[in-house]
Amino acid sequence: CYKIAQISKDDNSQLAVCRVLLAELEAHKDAWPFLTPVNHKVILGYRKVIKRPMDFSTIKRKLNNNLYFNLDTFIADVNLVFDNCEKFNEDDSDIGQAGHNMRKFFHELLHLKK
Ligand SMILES: CO[C@H](O)CCc1ccc(O)cc1
Repeated sequence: CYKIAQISKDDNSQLAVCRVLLAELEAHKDAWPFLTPVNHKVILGYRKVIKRPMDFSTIKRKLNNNLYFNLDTFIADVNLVFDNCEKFNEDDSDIGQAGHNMRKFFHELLHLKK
C-alpha cells in the first residue's frame, strides 16, 4: 500500500511543480507571444515552417488532462515553445527577444527548484 501511495505522491508533487512553473511563465512580462496558439490562418507560412506548434494555454490543457508523463515531458513542451519562436523570428525582433528572455527565465526557475 505504501509503495502505491509513494508513486502517486511523486506524480502529484511533480504535477504541482509543473503548475507552479507554468503560472510563473504566464505571469512574466514577456509571456504575451506565448499565451495562446499562434493563429496560422493569419501568420503566413507558420503552419508550413513550425511542425509542432506549442503555447502555454495548450500546456495548461495537457497538464489538466494528465498528458505529461513526468516533469521532463513538461519541460520538453516548454522548450518547444521557445525553439519554435527562435525558428520563426529574428533574434532582434520583439518576439524573438521575448523568446530568448523567457527561455533564460525558465532555465533559472528550474535551477532554483532543483
Ligand atoms: C510566438 O509567436 C510566433 O512566433 C508568431 C510570431 C509573429 C507574429 C506576427 C507577425 O507579424 C510576425 C511573427
